[in-house]
Amino acid sequence: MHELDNARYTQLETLGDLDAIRISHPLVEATVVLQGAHLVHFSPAGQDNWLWMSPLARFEKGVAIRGGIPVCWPWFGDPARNPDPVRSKIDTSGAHGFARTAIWTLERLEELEEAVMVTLALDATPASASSWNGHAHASLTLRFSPEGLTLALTTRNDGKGPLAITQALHSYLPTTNVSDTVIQGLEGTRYLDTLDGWALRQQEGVITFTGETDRIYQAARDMLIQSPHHHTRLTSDGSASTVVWNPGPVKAARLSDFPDDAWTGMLCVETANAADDYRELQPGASHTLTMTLAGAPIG
Ligand SMILES: O=P(O)(O)OC[C@H]1O[C@H](O)[C@H](O)[C@@H](O)[C@@H]1O
Repeated sequence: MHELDNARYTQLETLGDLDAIRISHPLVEATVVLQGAHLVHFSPAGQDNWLWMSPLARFEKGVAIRGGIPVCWPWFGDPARNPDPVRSKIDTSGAHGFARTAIWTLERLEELEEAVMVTLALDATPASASSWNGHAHASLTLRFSPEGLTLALTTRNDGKGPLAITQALHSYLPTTNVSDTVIQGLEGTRYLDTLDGWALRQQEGVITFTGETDRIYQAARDMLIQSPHHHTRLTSDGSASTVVWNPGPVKAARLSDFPDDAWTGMLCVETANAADDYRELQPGASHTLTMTLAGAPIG
């Protein structure tokens, strides 16, 4: 852990059974768990966590953490629902890839006066990931500043043939009431409604939540997520798909590590390369998926 030797604001800590990097900078607080490169806390000094964390989240080896920002990689969602070039490399029925339960290594730490940057990396080979027949290097750079946070996930194809992936930066956001929460920005775009046989639909007006919602929008635009007491601006790069999810009461009751009534207090807006927006990389080529969350004034 030599990257932490000269660190002023950053230290290693343990959350349950897992190692985490904790940043306590005068301007920002953040906690990243090495398992999954999973951000579980971000806040500008004096503010509450910008991310929703389940009160039942477990910090155990091999268990995906419920809340924060899971990194879904090198596939998103149900393998059976992935495009052929992605699915052909997967040898499991498990959703969202193995990166979220793999141990990432700290590659770089930069502490500036106005921001902190952390890079975590994961090497995936058929030998290290038994459920996947690919060879790739993933690195996630997280940048924390008082204005917000940016996550940039770069995939490099280290294999000898083309590599197709799907992925998502699966942000869980808190709200005081999901029924009073609105997402602006995807008006007029098309989405796959996974709850209605993956039917292709058109978004009329802003997005609101009236029950279980699980959609893959075929667009990635600047969005304003308006919850009653907090507005967040989400911008992205390297993406042409956005997942919007709320489990609603029925799915919440069977979801792991999730209180039955917690669906009213959270939503997920996921910057993705999902469904037809899969990315194919030639040997040696890279692709970066970037998401920025920034505070926005209410009014
Ligand atoms: O329970 P998980 O594997 O963490 O998945 C949680 C959710 O992730 C995404 O948002 C999917 O679109 C949902 O269908 C899924 O329920």
